Amino acid sequence: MTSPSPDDVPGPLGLSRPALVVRTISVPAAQVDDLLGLLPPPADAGDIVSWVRKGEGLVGWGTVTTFRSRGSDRFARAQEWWRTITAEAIVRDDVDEPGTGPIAFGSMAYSADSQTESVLVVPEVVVGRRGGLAWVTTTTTEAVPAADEPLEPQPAPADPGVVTFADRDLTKQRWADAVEEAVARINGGDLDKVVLARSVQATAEERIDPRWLLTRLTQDYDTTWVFAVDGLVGATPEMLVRLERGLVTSRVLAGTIQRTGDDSHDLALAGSLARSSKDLEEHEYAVRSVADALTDHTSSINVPDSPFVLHLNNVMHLATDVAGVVDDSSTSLALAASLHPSAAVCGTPTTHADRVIAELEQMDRGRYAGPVGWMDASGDGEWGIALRCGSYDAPNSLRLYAGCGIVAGSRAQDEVAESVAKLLPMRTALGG
Ligand SMILES: C=C(O[C@@H]1C=C(C(=O)O)C=C[C@H]1O)C(=O)O
Repeated sequence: MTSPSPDDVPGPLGLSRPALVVRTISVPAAQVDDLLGLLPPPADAGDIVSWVRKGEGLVGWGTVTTFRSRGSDRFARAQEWWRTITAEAIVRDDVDEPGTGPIAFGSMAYSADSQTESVLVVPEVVVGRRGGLAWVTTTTTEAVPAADEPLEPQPAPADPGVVTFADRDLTKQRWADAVEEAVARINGGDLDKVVLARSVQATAEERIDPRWLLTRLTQDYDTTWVFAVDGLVGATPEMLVRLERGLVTSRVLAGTIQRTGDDSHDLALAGSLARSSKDLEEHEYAVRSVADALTDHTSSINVPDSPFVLHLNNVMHLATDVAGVVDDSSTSLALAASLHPSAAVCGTPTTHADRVIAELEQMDRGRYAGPVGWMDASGDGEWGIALRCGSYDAPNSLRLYAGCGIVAGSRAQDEVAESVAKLLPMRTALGG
């Protein structure tokens, strides 16, 4: 006979695993003015979670339980795990808003073939802020709820010292060759669009406190979602899917131009981006892939005719906000699974583009370009695409990623420059 695994040991309520005991209380919004400032210094980068934009969102710390999965059913297994533990949970929720009560943060691997695990984490403490509302959720596996968590500003993160950067899987030149090869295949009629990414290793003198990165990312890129889940940290401008009480929205980005820092010149560049047939084509593939995937789950869907230009500090993107009313019981994670990978990070047609990516990039994307975000017990949640990010592989080192959509009109050197611009948020946050 084998001894029972920790999961089989009966919990205090006689269930096969200890039930989650979850309590959400309302707190004065003034107490959570600075969400990121409440994060305690983590022993490990994976000990904190963040999903913050313009001072609103969610932060959390401590880990009550984690689920990890790999392969083509990674989304379905994560979904099933969450459904089971939330069905068993004992909940007292005084706020009852999206993001209150039981909550999991997640980060899913880009590829079914990835060696990297997808993960859902349930933190011990989550602090949320939205509009005038603020709340604290504590989760335990004890039969009694945790004591109220005092919310106090925490010591500031330390500087990681000098950071060095080095091309990782492919050198810039080899990556430029891969872009040229992709353009040749597109011109040969093999496929319409493919997104190719490259990676850079960042190594610091001292350990890199993820709060150091989050604080700086939020200052410089306040229109992005600044995230941290299980050691994946970044600032994404792209919302793959938000589900709130039956309304689904998605912000699709594709088509990029670098900013110069000169406002009037940048305005002229924004105009040329909005008229660029190469960028409009690249954008249209991405919007189509999202709209097609959402159509299967919605009774009505609104897709604007033309994109707007989203201004970030480093780049400008063509952007389209798609919205719809969900007419099935899909959770936000299930919707993310059906939208992933969109043509913003993969290409058109999807299966062919995925094969070209595996062949030409010569790296495992890990959780880069996969869905990252959170979900509550009702299935409402927000899942961005993990872009402008890095993944810890040691306390003082991260692997950074950036990718570019390649279409018939793409030029390798322009794409290299675009990837450099997309690496800038993480490089600057690191202090490079
Ligand atoms: C792939 C990335 O970004 C994606 C690709 C874009 C493009 O090619 O224009 C724009 C936004 C994102 O959808 C990245 O930042 O790594």
